[in-house]
Amino acid sequence: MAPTPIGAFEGAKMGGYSKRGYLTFLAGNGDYVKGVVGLAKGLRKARSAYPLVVAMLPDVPEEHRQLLTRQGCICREIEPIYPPQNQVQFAMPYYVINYSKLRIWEVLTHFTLHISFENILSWFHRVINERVISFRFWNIVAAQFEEYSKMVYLDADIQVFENIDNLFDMPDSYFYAVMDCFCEKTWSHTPQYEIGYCQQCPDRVPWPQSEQGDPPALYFNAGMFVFEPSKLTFDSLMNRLMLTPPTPFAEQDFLNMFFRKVYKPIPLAYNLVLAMLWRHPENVELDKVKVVHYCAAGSKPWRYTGKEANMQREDIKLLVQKWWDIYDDKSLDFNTDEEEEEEETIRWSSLMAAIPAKASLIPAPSAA
Ligand SMILES: O=c1ccn([C@@H]2O[C@H](COP(=O)(O)OP(=O)(O)O)[C@@H](O)[C@H]2O)c(=O)[nH]1
Ligand SMILES: OC[C@H]1O[C@H](O[C@@H]2[C@@H](O)[C@H](O)[C@@H](O)[C@H](O)[C@@H]2O)[C@H](O)[C@@H](O)[C@H]1O
Repeated sequence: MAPTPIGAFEGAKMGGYSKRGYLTFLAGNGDYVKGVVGLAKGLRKARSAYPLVVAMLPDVPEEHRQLLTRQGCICREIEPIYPPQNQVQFAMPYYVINYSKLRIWEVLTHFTLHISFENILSWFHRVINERVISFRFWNIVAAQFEEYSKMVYLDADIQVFENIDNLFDMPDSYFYAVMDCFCEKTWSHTPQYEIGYCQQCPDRVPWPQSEQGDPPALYFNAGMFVFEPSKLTFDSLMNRLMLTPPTPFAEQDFLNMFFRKVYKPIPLAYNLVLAMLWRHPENVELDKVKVVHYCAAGSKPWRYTGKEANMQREDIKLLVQKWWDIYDDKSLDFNTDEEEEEEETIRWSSLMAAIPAKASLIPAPSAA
């Protein structure tokens, strides 16, 4: 079997996490878990350097959790978040569960064991030179809490076809996401849809400033964004949420309102909302697209029937097949146990080989 490309999940396996990670959200016992498996394998194929964390609601069944763990994902159960009591008609009835996505701002901490190489050497030094066998395990193991300082959130109906690790290197303290499109029927409740205005082509039907005042602020699709987890931000989000009447696009509308002053648009290549293919083809260079968001009705690859509007398009059929090519690719599965053990053995033997043969060559530990 071809070795799994070095990438995020190797880091996870070694127990060493960077302070960065990809993050997705999973709710319920339905088929979105297939989306997460596909995303995990896509990130691996793109040789991403960071782990995939899955923030999941308590209703995700154990078998789905085990499936995702076997695919190298880091599963984190989160508490649901519900909007204030309301009668709003969400654009899609199930959008109410997407408010729980807001939980991801709570600092994601996990307990990791970092085995210090220096401490192992000093332990061997004492054993060989001072004939002292010290099993003070805590001497060679430093337990360390670590939190994720920057994360890239990706909906489970997204696939990453090319490496996007560069997003983590963008300047801190901003909220990065791709602009959405207002032209689909799901926007029929808005003035911009009524007018025919869309931020993707503001000159096609100009915003009637004299009658309607300023055009809507730049608005992002909340299926993919770069953010910095922070308990402070989370508390502020929750306080504001309780004061904000829900709207049709649920947490997406709320996030756009909350982050509007620090929102920075990034190129469409990082989140191709499929409707862009028929609403604004002039803005799409398909061969440059790195991330595809299967959010158009009927486009979820694992449910694709081709019956809904636009689903018989050649580009849609190609993108759905590309998703399946990754999902079905066994070489992209996370290492099996025996391969993992073999790799662990190789790692330890190369570590031991690095230790000088003679005690005298072992550097005396630096004076405390
Ligand atoms: O039953 C569901 C519905 C949604 N989701 C999560 O919520 C995200 C947003 O929902 P969806 O993708 O349906 O929204 P869209 O972008 O298609 O409007 C999904 O990608 C999943 O990550 C989920 O886990 N289970
Ligand atoms: O809960 C609101 C959702 O709003 C967004 O989905 C919409 C939005 O993109 C519209 O612009 C499209 O027309 C529509 O197809 C699509 O479903 C996010 O992708 C999703 O994660 C989630 O936040």
